Amino acid sequence: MIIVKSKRDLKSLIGSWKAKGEEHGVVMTMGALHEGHLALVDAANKDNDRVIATIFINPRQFDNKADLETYPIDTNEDLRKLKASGVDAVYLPQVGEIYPVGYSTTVSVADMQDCLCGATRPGHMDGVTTVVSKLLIQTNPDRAYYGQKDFQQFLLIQRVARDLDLMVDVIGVPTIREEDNLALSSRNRRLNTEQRKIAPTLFKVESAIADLLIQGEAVDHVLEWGRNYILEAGFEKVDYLELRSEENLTLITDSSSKEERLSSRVFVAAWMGNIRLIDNLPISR
Ligand SMILES: Nc1ncnc2c1ncn2[C@@H]1O[C@H](COP(=O)(O)OP(=O)(O)OP(=O)(O)O)[C@@H](O)[C@H]1O
Ligand SMILES: CC(C)(CO)[C@@H](O)C(=O)[O-]
Ligand code: BAL
Repeated sequence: MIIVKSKRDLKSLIGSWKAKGEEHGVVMTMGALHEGHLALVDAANKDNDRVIATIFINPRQFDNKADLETYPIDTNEDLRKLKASGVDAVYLPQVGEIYPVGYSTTVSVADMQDCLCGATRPGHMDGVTTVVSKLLIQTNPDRAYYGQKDFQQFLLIQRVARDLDLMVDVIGVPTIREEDNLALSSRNRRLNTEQRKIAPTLFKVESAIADLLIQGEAVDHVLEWGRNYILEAGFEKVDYLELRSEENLTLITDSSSKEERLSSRVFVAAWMGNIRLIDNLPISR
């Protein structure tokens, strides 16, 4: 496995793959890798001749200084896992490689931003679409893989690739979960024993909401029940618990058609202490 730290070395590595007619996929991460990331690598391994992973904690997407400062870092272990998963190369840029002095361009999608994490984490989505655009240009892949756990992020990246003609297939990989259905996340490492027990409540509520909607219960009613259940279980704050379309994140309400309700997703973000967890689930599974 080749480790690349500069965009110059990256360009010559990618050039050598292209010269041989080899297709490559990219898996972008912020490190502290778990089985969710490795599912993206597995998907990329299946579709491509070569796979490159990136590890870069992007300061521009953190709307909260403490969150950035406490973001888990475990690079040696990450490299071991990537090698064992059959990744060909890892790009490990320093901040200056991505944002040189004087850097002043933001990539911002005008649609699908004013809701969910776009609304509750000011600047976050622009930080993501900017860094992802840079990493897509630098790694120049045939395919790029993102987790559906971060569903709004996935839709925004698809839109960037389409709007900017980046000529890359943006592929969404289903969420990998623990045995108790907690969605894997690097931030789970920060949960204490008590918080870890409470965390699967998010999935429990999402799947109950899906069942209730399928049985014909009203949207407003089940969302209110779900919000109260999450707070009573021990979460301190719910940023959102909403039903939205999978295509464009349109809000689904009691006035939406039955078909719209059943083809939507339930999205949740909630806090325990200073840890914010997110999840989402399709209503018809
Ligand atoms: N449980 C999961 N299943 C599938 N993909 C995942 C999962 N968790 C993260 N990913 C995907 O891995 C990629 C890198 O994510 P990232 O490095 O931010 O990890 P993370 O676990 O989402 O961390 P965070 O704590 O920041 O949410 C993203 O495309 C993300 O959607
Ligand atoms: C896509 C990403 C690597 C961009 O920093 C990040 O938002 C993430 O890990 O989901
Ligand atoms: N996985 C999304 C990255 C973030 O929360 O900043």
